[in-house]
Amino acid sequence: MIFTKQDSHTRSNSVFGWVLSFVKPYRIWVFICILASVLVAVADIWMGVLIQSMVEYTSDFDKLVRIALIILCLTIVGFFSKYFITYSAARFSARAMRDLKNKMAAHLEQVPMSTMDKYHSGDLVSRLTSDAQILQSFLQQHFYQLFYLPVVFVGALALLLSINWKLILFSVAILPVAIAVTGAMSRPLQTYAARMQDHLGQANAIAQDTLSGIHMVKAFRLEDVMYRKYEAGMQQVLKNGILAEKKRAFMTAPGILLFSAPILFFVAYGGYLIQTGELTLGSLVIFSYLLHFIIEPLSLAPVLFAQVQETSGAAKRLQEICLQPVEQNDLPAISVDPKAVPVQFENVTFAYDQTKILDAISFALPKNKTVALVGASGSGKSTILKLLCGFYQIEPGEGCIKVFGHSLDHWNLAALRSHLSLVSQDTTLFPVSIAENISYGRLDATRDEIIAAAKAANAHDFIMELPEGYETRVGERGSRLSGGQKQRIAIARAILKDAPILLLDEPTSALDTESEALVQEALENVMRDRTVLVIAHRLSTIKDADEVLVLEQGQIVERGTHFDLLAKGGVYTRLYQKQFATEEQGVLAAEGV
Ligand SMILES: Nc1ncnc2c1ncn2[C@@H]1O[C@H](COP(=O)(O)OP(=O)(O)OP(=O)(O)O)[C@@H](O)[C@H]1O
Repeated sequence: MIFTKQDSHTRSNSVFGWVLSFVKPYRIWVFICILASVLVAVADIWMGVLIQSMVEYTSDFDKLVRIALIILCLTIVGFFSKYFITYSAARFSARAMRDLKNKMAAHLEQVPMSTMDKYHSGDLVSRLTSDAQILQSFLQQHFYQLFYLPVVFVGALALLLSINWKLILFSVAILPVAIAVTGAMSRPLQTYAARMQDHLGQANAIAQDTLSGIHMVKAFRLEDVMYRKYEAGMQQVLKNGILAEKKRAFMTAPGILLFSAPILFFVAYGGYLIQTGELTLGSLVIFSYLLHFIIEPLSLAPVLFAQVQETSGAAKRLQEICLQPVEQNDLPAISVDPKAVPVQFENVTFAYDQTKILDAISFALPKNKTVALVGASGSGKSTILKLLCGFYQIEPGEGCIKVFGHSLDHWNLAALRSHLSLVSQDTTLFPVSIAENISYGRLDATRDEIIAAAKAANAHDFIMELPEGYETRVGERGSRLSGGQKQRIAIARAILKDAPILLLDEPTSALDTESEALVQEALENVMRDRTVLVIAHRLSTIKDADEVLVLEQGQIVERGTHFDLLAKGGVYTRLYQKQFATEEQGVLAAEGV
């Protein structure tokens, strides 16, 4: 089980190449957009030449009519080109972003849990929405400028130089200073924009936690606390947004002044050149028209540069996710020997980051046997289950987990998980119908099989009492069902999956006696004739287990049956006295013993 980079979009490590890989399939629209941008630029410059001719041929009516017709044609070409710039940019940017978001969503489902632990889901959603929006806006609204502005600039400059090089050089002499000043002033913009996005991600994470845990928020009266956290995050978003706008506004006034200076120089020096006879009035008219096409690209260059920076920041946040290695799912399927030992842990040591959680764990789970994990909270029980599911990777030399005799390193993880059924305490239901929720155990299950699984999980009766029966939608995370009902649906899903190995984290949350008995019976049904690794919280499960492993600080400190362990009078006995003795007395009392 090796986590690898295996994505066609990750061949290029540069953020530019990465974005390009999403745009590439729509290159025809990119080409149309670039072509239309160049056409608009050519039409704009050509218009200047025609204006000059008009001034020079005022006495030749025929020529004037011809020029007017060409101007009309150029206006029409300009109109359609502008239409195609907008249309093609919208087309390729929207499609590229759809692909990028789809790719990211699919990629996120494949990254290992260790990667998911590093990010908050709210932050990931923020990247998928807000950062992707920044990228799309750039492609849609500013991409064409990367082609239009240089072409129009070079065309206008060449024409102006050919008319009177002294006048143009004199007029634009101040522009390098203007570019340097506004460029330097725009630099902090990208820092503010990046901070804004970070704070937005954090605020979204808080909003998501608050809404998904709204019951707890209300029960503990945390509304104000959570609101204040969100408000503080949004305050930071606002603060950085205002700082960016302040900078932008501060840039605007000197920018306008600096970029207006060439016009002043042009009027003064151009007037002088006319007086000395070096320049005709017609040339002065075309000069004033074309000068705009020199000033505009230069004045927009720093703004465009800042936008490119901001967009590349957003693209980097998106690319960072897509560059995360994914789980190994392309290994060939392993043929399983049904006689092989289903699960073996051989000297497994594991640490999350640097903290050692499991220390040289070894045990075997034979076919159709039940091994129970018991131990204090934090002793590493859930981690054993997570490792067996391949959620985390064991470092080389830190032991080996074998499933049906094959090391997890050689398993295709999707195939591995098809042999495992996980019923965790934290029952995950999706906001779809009950039938669909159960069918996620086996997607091709028939209606009868779904109902049979629900019956075995003691869920059928309560489902039939719901207004829409199996078609009842369960709300977000099963919010319309009780704890016990949710657990029974999760058990029905596991029964339907019918995987040879069952991983069970017994529910600890207190259910009422009736519901508890129904869940317990359902669990017994799912455990029957299966190989089970169970994090046991009930004495009855522990007593029935073929082997009990007692964990303490990541080590198996005792093992044996419940009665062997009690006879030892060690860690298990102390645990039993602390956790289960009262339960046993309760049972005995109920049985009248
Ligand atoms: N994703 C994670 N990243 C870092 N540390 C973790 C992670 N998950 C668990 N831990 C830590 O690993 C230790 C063992 O956790 P684990 O969930 O395996 O314990 P447990 O025995 O199942 O506890 P409980 O009975 O309370 O569920 C704990 O100290 C916990 O804080």
